[in-house]
Amino acid sequence: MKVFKALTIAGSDSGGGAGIQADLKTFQELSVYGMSAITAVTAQNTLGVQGVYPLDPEAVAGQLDAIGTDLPPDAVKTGMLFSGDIIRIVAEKVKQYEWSNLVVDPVMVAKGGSPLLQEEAVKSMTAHLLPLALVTTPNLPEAEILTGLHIQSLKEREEAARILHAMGSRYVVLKGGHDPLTENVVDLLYDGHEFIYLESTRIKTRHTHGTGCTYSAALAAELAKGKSVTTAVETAKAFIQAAIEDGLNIGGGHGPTNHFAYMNRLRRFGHDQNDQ
Ligand SMILES: Nc1ncnc2c1ncn2[C@@H]1O[C@H](COP(=O)(O)OP(=O)(O)OP(=O)(O)O)[C@@H](O)[C@H]1O
Ligand SMILES: Cc1ncc(CO)c(N)n1
Repeated sequence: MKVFKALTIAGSDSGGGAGIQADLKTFQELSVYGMSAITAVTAQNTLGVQGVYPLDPEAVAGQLDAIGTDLPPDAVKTGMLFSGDIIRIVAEKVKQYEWSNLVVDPVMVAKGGSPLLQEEAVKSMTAHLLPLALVTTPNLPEAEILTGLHIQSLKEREEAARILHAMGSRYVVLKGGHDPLTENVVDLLYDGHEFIYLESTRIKTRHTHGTGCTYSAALAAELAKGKSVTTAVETAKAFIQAAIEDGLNIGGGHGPTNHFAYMNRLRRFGHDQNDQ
């Protein structure tokens, strides 16, 4: 049996709901062997981020070399990268090892507002990493910072997606979780030719810690299995919808999404997603 491998390059969330921990749980649920390169350690729980401890860029490079020389991943995702220096090292290693199935989740701030990316690193993200991305998955505030646009209408979302595509990302998923105005959550997928809208019911819950990480990890896992971007985006959307619906009421603040929910439902309906 072929073993599909996915790598997450991201920060550690001690509370286990976002970052590396969310990514590895998601890979595992989707039957993909998970590997990690940690960029920063955060002291974090459902109440917020209490500390951020970035790793030396050399430590990030060392982890990527260890993986690149022995365990070539079938897909790679990036999450919290924290600094321009780390972004440059990651971009260099992605090129060196020719990791073409790259999902860039341009993480900037945690839900409570704590910065997870230094302001001056945004330029490195657009200059060095987006041109290497197969897919980038910004939320609305991240898309505004990356493009400089103020995004309100659907037309402006399409314009932002066009700009991100022109920056080099072959596909763009503009996530709509942060849009306070719409009853449904609308994500926009753009491949450089057409716009596909993925709409789902907005779940009213405060247990949304780690939604973005879990979503991009599910996308990377499906790409690792050889799925097309469109199919991988659809599965990732179903995965996150189930994970938010069954969100976990643990801790005193924003609880994490439920990484078991999607596969539990499929098992209940008597088929394994990996048979499809
Ligand atoms: N309340 C909700 N109900 C249904 N789907 C949601 C909800 N909130 C987010 N999503 C979905 O979850 C995915 C992640 O979107 P979101 O905009 O929350 O990402 P994010 O802001 O990057 O997450 P994070 O804050 O964890 O970094 C998207 O597919 C989005 O449509
Ligand atoms: C480590 C980490 N990465 C990403 C996010 C964004 O949800 C977070 N809160 N923590």
